[in-house]
Amino acid sequence: MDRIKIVGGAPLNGVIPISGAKNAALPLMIASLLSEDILTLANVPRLADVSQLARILGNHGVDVTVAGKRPGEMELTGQTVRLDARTIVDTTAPYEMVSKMRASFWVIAPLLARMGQARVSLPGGCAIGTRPVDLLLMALERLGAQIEIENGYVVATARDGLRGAEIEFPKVTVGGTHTALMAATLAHGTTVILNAAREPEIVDVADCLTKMGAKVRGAGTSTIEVTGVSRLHGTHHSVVSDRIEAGTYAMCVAMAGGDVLLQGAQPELLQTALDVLTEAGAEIAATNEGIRVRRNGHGIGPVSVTTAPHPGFPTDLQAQLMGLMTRAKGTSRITETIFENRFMHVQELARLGARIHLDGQTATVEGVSVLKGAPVMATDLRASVSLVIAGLAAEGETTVNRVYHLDRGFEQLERKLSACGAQIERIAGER
Ligand SMILES: CC(=O)N[C@H]1[C@@H](OP(=O)(O)OP(=O)(O)OC[C@H]2O[C@@H](n3ccc(=O)[nH]c3=O)[C@H](O)[C@@H]2O)O[C@H](CO)[C@@H](O)[C@@H]1O
Ligand SMILES: C=C(OP(=O)(O)O)C(=O)O
Repeated sequence: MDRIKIVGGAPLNGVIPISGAKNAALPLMIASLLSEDILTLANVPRLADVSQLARILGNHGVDVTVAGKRPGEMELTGQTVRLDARTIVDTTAPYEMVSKMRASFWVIAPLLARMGQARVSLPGGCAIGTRPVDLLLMALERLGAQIEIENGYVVATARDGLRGAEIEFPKVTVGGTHTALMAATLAHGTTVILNAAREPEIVDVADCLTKMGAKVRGAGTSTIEVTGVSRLHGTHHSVVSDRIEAGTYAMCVAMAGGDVLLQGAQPELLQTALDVLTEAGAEIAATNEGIRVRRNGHGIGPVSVTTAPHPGFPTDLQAQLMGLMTRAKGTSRITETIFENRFMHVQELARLGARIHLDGQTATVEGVSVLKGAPVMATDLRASVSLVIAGLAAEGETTVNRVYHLDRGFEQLERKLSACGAQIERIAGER
């Protein structure tokens, strides 16, 4: 298995191109199942999750082809993926495939809406929490689907098609909102989704569906209205930029010091996180090209943050913020409200000398003046990158093991950081 080696202490200066968002690319690829035509997606990040989803869609009969390597480019800027879902050969998503990636469960919605049936393995828990799918199933039932659980599979049927309905989520769920939105596009009549997630990736998917002929209003607000149509056509869509990747690199710069342009980042998509970084002492400026992040001279100040659905502080940046706060001049408090077990990074950060006390869902981080490099273990995607952030400021060498977690969600991380002066390299493991 590959490892990432970092020697801390180098400031970051230069340009980091921000990739297309994993959390938009995955549902967009899944949305291809809705159409008997071709969906072409540009700015798709080269990530393990994208490759895995391509295999899952291939199993359903989607012809997935990749183009778009521009000559001379460092391969940092994404790819163009063509998805031809004209023929669906199989409506089952098997355990071996779904268990590797939670978002793949969402195929249930377009398969059911278009084919009237789907058999999808339950995804199971993961390192950050139990992650049930009850609300996704509730949404499909509201649209008239019959749902049975058989041998670990969700068997969903709607022989006469789905019917528009009111779906009110008791808590905000991104996956639930994607599922309801996709399923409703081909339902008879109008669906109203209440307490919908407002994440920018929902908006991106809704924009693409609209280009495919869907009738969607209100995406980005907590009420989304969808009027079903009989079929969707193909389109070309470019994946929105990754606000979590942008926030992560902004925290890398805040940690290491320096001056970096996050090229292509859209500040309006991560305003809360940028405000927190400003409070912590980073200088943030929106430019025509993206977001410029600087920290020179003065230290990092402590902050108190509680994660919340968009537009609140994202849970997907919680671990990274904790990595940054390990070096703050003072005590920070970070409360996680979305996932019950998203603190796996705490014990690994402690190996570098971080002082973090956990009490229920709140971590109290007492900033230290020195971190010291050590071997550490990645436990999940965002936890892994929090270790990279800490490693950028730690004295000596930090080795992050189990890099496959990082490869799920960060395109060319070590190349992007080393191009800005970080001493970071990938050490290839035995295959
Ligand atoms: C691929 C993708 O986009 N993943 C993101 C998505 O995950 P995902 O869509 O899985 O997260 P949700 O927004 O659905 O989860 C929010 C909360 O609702 C709970 N819940 C969810 C569904 C359900 O049926 N029942 C239930 O109780 C979850 O356990 C969690 O506590 O949103 C999360 C919250 O912003 C992000 O951290 C993930 O990066
Ligand atoms: C938790 C994440 O992803 P997923 O929902 O795919 O596990 C994430 O992107 O941080």
